[in-house]
Parts: sequence; structure tokens; C-alpha cells
Amino acid sequence: MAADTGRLTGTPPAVRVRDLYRDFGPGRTVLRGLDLDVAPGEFVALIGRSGTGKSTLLRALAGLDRDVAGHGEVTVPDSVSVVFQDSRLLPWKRILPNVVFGSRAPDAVVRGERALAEVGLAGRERAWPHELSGGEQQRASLARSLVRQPELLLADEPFGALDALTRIRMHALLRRLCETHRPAVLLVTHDVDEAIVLADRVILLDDGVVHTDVRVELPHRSPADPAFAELRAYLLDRLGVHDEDVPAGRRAAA
Ligand SMILES: Nc1ncnc2c1ncn2[C@@H]1O[C@H](COP(=O)(O)OP(=O)(O)OP(=O)(O)O)[C@@H](O)[C@H]1O
Repeated sequence: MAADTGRLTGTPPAVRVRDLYRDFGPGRTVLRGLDLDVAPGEFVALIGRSGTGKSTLLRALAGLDRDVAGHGEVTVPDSVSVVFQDSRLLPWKRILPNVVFGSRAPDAVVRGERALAEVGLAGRERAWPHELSGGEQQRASLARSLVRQPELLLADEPFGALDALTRIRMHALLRRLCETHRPAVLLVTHDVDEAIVLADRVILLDDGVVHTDVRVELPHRSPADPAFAELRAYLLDRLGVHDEDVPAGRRAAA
């Protein structure tokens, strides 16, 4: 089922973070000497209470935070893609140009078309972003990340704005894409079920460090599986959420 993990052994990690600090002024230290390894091809979900620094960590790994403190160590692969909650498609560009935007590969267009087909958007290459649904826009955003052939995919609540049914479809799509392309993945989510359904490992950030680190080893990734429910209860407990705090019917979300 689930077990506390130790350090990864064998192949060098895709992500290596050591003693990372980030503060936003006196008394506002968010990351406090954080250590983290993510193996190549490993899918890690990052959960934690609001304001614990999940996005801060992701931004540091994405190279989007120039002010991250000078001490500590962050090593990531050369090829990193980031997917956010909003698709961040450029509204003045059609979908295919959006997907290949910034790519200097000579076969970028072919790659873009292939990526769009992989996410189920073949035939929508010439659509404008506003002509796509929210779920389709996130698919296009995933296609854009694939074009870069990332060794590391960073995703900050990419499905947070989608309805429940679309989320389930996106989970299946993301799992399929990850099985095909095998990037290391760090997914920030508030949804404990999403974390368990998708990830090889779930880590919980608290007080600026990795507070809990569990490997997901379930026979079935179904919320109906008792082992799934047990892991969910364990993680919710670690988050300080107790069953009576969660409204009936919403027992999946933290
Ligand atoms: N640019 C900034 N300037 C000042 N404070 C910041 C900045 N960015 C983040 N913070 C603070 O750092 C803390 C962590 O923010 P962060 O967005 O990383 O949390 P989070 O865990 O992703 O939260 P949530 O789950 O609510 O999205 C928060 O208290 C936030 O106010």
C-alpha cells in the first residue's frame, strides 16, 4: 500500500533540491531548508495546506523565481515545461501557433500537430483559444508542453478550474501522456484523490519542508478500493483535515 519513502537510489534524480530557503521578508519564510529528489520518469504529487509554499517551490524549479535565496541547491533537467491552472494560451494566436510558440525545432509544426492529435485536438489547429472549452484549452496547454519534449513537467493545479467529469478525463489523458513520454512530473494539487489516482509518490509540504513522503502502491487506483480510502484518510489526517470537517459528497478534496 503506502510506505514512507527513503532517499531514491540508483540513477541520478531528475530533480534534486537541497536546503532550499525562500522568504518574502522578515518573518515570512516559506521554504526552510527543503530537500527533495524526483527520479527520472517519476510522477510526484505535491499537496499541502493553502499558503504552505507549493507554488513557491514549483516556481523555483521552473526558474521563474530569480530571488530564491543564494544558498541551497536546485538541479533540474535542461528541458522543463510548466502547465498552470489557466492555459495561458495567447488569445491572438491560433491553437497550432500557440502550441509551437517559442520552439526552434525545425519540425516544430509537425511536432505540434502530433501533440495536438495526442491530446485529442486533431482538426482544431486553426481554432482560436476562445473557441475552445476550458478542458480543450488545458489539452492545448498540455500539447504545448509536449512539443518541448520535457524531461520535467511542472504542473500547478492544472485541472483546478475544470468540472469533475472533465477532470476525470484529463487525469486519464495525463496518465497516458506520462506513460508514453515518461517525464518526471511534479503536480501541485489540492485534491488528495487526484494525487493518489495519478502519482507514484505523494509529498506533503508543511512548515517549509517535506513533512510526509509516501509511495503510492495500490492494486487499483479506484476510490472504491479500501486501500485507496486508507491512504486518503492518512493523507487527510496529515493535512489536519478530519472526516467530519469535509461535507458529505466532497470527501475527495482537501
Ligand atoms: N511574490 C510574493 N510576495 C510576497 N509573498 C509571497 C509571494 N509569493 C508567495 N508569497 C507568500 O508565500 C506563501 C506561500 O505561497 P504559495 O503560493 O507558494 O502557497 P501555496 O501552497 O501554493 O498556496 P495555495 O495552495 O493557496 O495555492 C504565502 O503566504 C504567500 O502569500
